[in-house]
Amino acid sequence: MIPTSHIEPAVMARLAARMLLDIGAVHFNARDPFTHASGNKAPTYVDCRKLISYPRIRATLMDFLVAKVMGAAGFEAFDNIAGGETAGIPFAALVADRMALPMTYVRKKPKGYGRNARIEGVMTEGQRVLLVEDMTTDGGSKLSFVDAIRDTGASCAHTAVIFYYDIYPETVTRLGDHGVSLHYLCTWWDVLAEARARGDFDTETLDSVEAYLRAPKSWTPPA
Ligand SMILES: O=P(O)(O)OC[C@H]1O[C@H](OP(=O)(O)OP(=O)(O)O)[C@H](O)[C@@H]1O
Ligand SMILES: O=C(O)c1cc(=O)[nH]c(=O)[nH]1
Repeated sequence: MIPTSHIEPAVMARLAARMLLDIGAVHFNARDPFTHASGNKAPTYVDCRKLISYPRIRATLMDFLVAKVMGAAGFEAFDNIAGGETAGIPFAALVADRMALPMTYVRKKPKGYGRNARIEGVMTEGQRVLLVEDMTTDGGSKLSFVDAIRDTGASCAHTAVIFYYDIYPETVTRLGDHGVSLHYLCTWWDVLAEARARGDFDTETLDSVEAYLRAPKSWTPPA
């Protein structure tokens, strides 16, 4: 079914944050930091991959995402929904189903054998592609996926994610300079607000996470 009900973005953001917390997708570890796709070390990790195991939650989030993207980009703006390897693939399938559009996926690198492809499925010249991913931090992976899509002669001017870090001011400009608009459901600020309101985690943990989020480039693990 194509979702047509339009909920306020602020409500979607708070509900999405609640769902991520409910399923234990939000991880903090300052002493043994996580390495992100960018190579940066961080005390935070949001594992949106867990969402696929929760049918009610994933269905609600995908309804939200489709409504949000169509509201911003247009109701007839796309011909093909592409998922980014790997976490983006299941969400792209769910979005493609809702929008009644073909689905493809993009590999991080050419396969190395067989067709040596980066795009799997059928993507044709001139198609307007929506890149679907689980989340974005600094946007680096999105640029690579978008370039692979454009190499086919298709266009890609929009990417949609569930979660956006919103801590590096250059992420949106970096994507914008590449001709890509970012659509997302919630950010760290929604998760932090929800976690404080519910009393998830202790205040000291949330304060130290907030300190990282406010100055990620100067963050170092505690001695
Ligand atoms: O670089 P950004 O655009 O900010 O997004 C961060 C990327 O990190 C994660 O993928 P990861 O490289 O961990 O691979 P996976 O999807 O195979 O787990 C996530 O799925 C994004 O693709
Ligand atoms: O930037 C990343 O690689 C990244 C960060 C994060 O919190 N979660 C994730 O899956 N990837």
